[in-house]
Amino acid sequence: MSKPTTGDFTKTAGWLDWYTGPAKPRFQLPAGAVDAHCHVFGPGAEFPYAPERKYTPCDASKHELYALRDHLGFARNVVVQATCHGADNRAMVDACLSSGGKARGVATVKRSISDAELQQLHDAGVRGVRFNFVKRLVDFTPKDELLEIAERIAQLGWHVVIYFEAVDLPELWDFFTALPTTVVVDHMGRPDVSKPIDGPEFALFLKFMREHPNVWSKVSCPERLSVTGPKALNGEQAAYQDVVPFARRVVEEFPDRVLWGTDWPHPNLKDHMPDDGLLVDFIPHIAPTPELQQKLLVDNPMRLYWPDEAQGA
Ligand SMILES: O=C(O)/C=C(\CC(=O)C(=O)O)C(=O)O
Repeated sequence: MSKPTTGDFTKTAGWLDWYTGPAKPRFQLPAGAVDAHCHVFGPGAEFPYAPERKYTPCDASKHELYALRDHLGFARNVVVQATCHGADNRAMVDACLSSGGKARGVATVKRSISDAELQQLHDAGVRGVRFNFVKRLVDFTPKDELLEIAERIAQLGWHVVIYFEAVDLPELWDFFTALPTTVVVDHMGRPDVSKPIDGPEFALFLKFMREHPNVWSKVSCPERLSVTGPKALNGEQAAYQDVVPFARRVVEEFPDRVLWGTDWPHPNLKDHMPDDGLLVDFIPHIAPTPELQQKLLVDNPMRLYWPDEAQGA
């Protein structure tokens, strides 16, 4: 049954709703695992979608997110502001505030935000801002404006999350390497996994991480990057094999700077909606040892989002 969009909204044509009744993962997540990339959408009647949005999703509430967290075996979430809410962070903030300390947030802000408003976001659990360069999702924001925001949030100890497509990395390189904070790349900079892993495009991404120890990467979203599948559906235990070498390379070379997230509720997928339980079963393919899994799922996200509670803090 189709999921609703409440309020005065109509879902984008062809919108795929998130998966109902995901499998229980076979892979047992380590204790304290963090889903470090997920979103909430609305509900539209309570938290309206932004006028400047490029898509209108089905609602995906904090209650549904936290039910999924518990079902999959995660302990915590990092809720990333999605572009359908623009710079109106209320839905994400509400999710953080009602999580009992189990969620942190990544916000979208404009240069007009006041210091008091930034502090309020911090108090709610926000620890980063997201700069989005994916052209189908956002209008262009001048780089001097973003740099000004980065310099302000650096003082709060926050980081910058960047979302871009692999072909755009050369053009964005100088801006990214000028950022004064920890920089977290969404979904490995969206490599084209039909190209060779040792080709120039992915080599540039690895060089970006190698030469800049402040750069981290989420090794998430195989369902978005995969060309040949197989899809995480119908019990598939070896999903998205074409993405595995890319993600595994990043995990093995930079074990202390990687994060993983479900990306629930998977905005803008066109082909299929994955079973989130089977997505969790993808993790041991890219982080094959208990040590790598512990860093990817617990130690790294705790260091970035809950430093006071991290092991050795
Ligand atoms: O969920 C993601 O990471 C990816 C998105 C959506 C998004 O980022 C947003 O709307 O802010 C995408 O590629 O459409």
